[in-house]
Amino acid sequence: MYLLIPAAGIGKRMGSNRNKLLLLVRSQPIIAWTLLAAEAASTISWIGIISQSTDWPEFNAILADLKLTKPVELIQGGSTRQESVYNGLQSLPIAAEQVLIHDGARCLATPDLFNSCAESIRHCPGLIAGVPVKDTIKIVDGQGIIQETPDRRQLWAAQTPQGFDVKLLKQCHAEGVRQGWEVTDDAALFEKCGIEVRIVEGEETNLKVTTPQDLAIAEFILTSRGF
Ligand SMILES: Nc1ccn([C@@H]2O[C@H](COP(=O)(O)OP(=O)(O)OP(=O)(O)O)[C@@H](O)[C@H]2O)c(=O)n1
Ligand SMILES: C[C@](O)(CO)[C@H](O)COP(=O)(O)O
Repeated sequence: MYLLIPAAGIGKRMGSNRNKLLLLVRSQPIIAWTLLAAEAASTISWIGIISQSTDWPEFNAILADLKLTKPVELIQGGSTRQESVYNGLQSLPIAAEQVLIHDGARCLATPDLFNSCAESIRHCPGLIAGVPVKDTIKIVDGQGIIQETPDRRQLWAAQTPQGFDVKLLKQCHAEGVRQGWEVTDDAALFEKCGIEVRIVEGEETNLKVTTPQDLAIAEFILTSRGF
């Protein structure tokens, strides 16, 4: 299975002065933990890291240190996650029929989760990992007034990996460019194009390292796993 890792963000919400994926958790850069999980997932055979070329010296140093057994390519990132994935899709080897996309910032996803997504994408056009929300969610207007309380039984928090048929995902991204759609994940493009996307049970610990608090939580989870 081909794996694209969007890793070209700047980490505004982290408040750091560099790509947050280069920050250390348990003495390893965040991106290194993501790569180690992909390396340990038996179904993953090729990895594309979508990143800003200014970060390539540091990414190359991390790769040299990790000595992964799988082929890894660095691909130029874009100015949004959507643009980065678009670039990644253009750089996939021609043989790629399905692809998993996994945020570099979700460094706690387990090899088992990669494997279950890789297995499931063989039987449907699109899927995402997700977990049922635990909170009561409110829809609030611009004045801070609650408009609605949606039925929690229908609400899932989206995660990655997200898996797709490559041909369909390329078509959905191209349609997104034509229509000017701005989305935060690839499943949203499938949804807008009316193509079914399945939910695969994700992992509660598969958080996206977004804020400084998430760094502390990631540190705690990795420690509890014995790292
Ligand atoms: N232009 C971009 C923006 C984001 N990403 C990647 O998409 C993933 C999810 O994005 P997010 O957590 O929002 O990362 P940042 O964009 O770096 O953070 P922020 O929104 O706080 O600036 C991350 O692995 C990030 O590196 C990307 O590849 N290209
Ligand atoms: C794809 C994603 O990780 C799903 O949770 C997420 O949507 C990407 O980043 P953002 O923080 O929502 O912008």
